[in-house]
Amino acid sequence: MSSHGAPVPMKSHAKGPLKGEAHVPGDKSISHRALIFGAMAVGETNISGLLEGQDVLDTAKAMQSFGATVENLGDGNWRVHGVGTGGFAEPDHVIDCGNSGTGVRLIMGAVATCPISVTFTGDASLNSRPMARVTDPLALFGTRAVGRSGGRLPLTLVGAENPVPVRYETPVPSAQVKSAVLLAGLNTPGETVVIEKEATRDHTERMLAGFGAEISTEVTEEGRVITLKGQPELKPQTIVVPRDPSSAAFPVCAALITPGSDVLVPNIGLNPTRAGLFTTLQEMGADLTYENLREEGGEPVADLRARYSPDMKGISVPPARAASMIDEYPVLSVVAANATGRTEMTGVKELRVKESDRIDAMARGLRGNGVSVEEGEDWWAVEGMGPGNVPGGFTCETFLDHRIAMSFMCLGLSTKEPVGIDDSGPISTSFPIFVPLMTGLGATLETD
Ligand SMILES: O=C(O)C1=C[C@@H](OP(=O)(O)O)[C@@H](O)[C@H](O)C1
Ligand SMILES: C=C(OP(=O)(O)O)C(=O)O
Repeated sequence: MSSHGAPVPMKSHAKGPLKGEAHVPGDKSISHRALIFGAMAVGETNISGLLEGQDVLDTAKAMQSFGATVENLGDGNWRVHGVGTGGFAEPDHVIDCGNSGTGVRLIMGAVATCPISVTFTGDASLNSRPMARVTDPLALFGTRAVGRSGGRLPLTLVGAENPVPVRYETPVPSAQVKSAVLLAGLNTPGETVVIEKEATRDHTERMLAGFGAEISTEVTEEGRVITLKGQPELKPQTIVVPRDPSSAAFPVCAALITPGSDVLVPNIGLNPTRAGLFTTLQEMGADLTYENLREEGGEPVADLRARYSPDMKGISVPPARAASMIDEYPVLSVVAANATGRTEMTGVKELRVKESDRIDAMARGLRGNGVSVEEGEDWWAVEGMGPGNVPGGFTCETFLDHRIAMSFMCLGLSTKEPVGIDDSGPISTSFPIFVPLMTGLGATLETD
């Protein structure tokens, strides 16, 4: 079932090459944070290039429920009038975060140290994802969580009245957990410290510094030690959201496996905590180049050019790179199926707790389309069949997962027979213009 209506099956076919420019939407991680931090600042934050995907729209609605004013000015421009850290009012209704792990986990952090009670829910996918990874550290501040067994949504958070600062080492590599703890630390006196062994995306640290918080990161033997001074007055900002490298991954990978393709994907943020897929593709021998490499807002940005690459080889992706490409393994496995030799992906058990169990979802669909996949709890491996040799002809289950849906639509551009998906609805959570963008490049994507 689609999260927002009846399922919409879709098929993709190999046709001509993909050609042209792909202007992908704004970064999802940064869009959520722009709205939440804007709502916690005092005054008016202006955002341009906001991703208007369903996940982010659900976060915008939540911010309004807590008393912030959120205005859509059109063309990706939004204005948020914030209420200050600790200024959130108790909503009189349940907060529905839809399909979004980032939305619900960051918002739980933001309300955890406000003296209010809030009940959270989501769609069937979100309600099956683990939340104890956030409610456990929030309990250290004095926040109570009352919910279903196994730490699942729906759950109610009872905010700490007199929060105490915490020092917390994240047990899993997760920017959402790190961010939830830091957000709770904002409305807490004293210093909150988060330690992460493996670097995860650092948008919260960078953006909170931009909003005027005192936050520092020290790289030690323990890992990255992030220290936040509580109770700052966050200053409103003007935020230009960069384009999303996780969305860029789809036209890039589609071009690499579709004969004759040459696609330019302009203005993509290459923050090292996000760019692991592109390094991996280059190691496989992809014809993927960075043009016009520059710095914008303190971050590396480039135009990505991807051309058809029939000579790609399977590789072992180092586990240390996993966090920097965690959302990109599904589409990498599609490229791997078109490469020569085996691609091994290890240190990836977090893939099992995303919108779906992404190893299982991709393995089922790839196998159905004629590709051999092996898997264990923390790893999987795809036997490449060489360019254009995947048979196809199978309809894949997408399990309410946008990245699974888009990955299989890319696969179908390279297979002998069309590839189907049971539901394209979830694509709108992160990439609402995926279908027109891909068809504009020359792809054939058809609903029944
Ligand atoms: O903080 C974020 O914006 C995100 C963190 C990652 O999740 P985890 O923190 O669960 O790894 C990622 O998968 C998600 O798409 C966005
Ligand atoms: C895992 C993802 O998102 P979230 O955790 O926010 O649902 C994703 O976008 O791939």
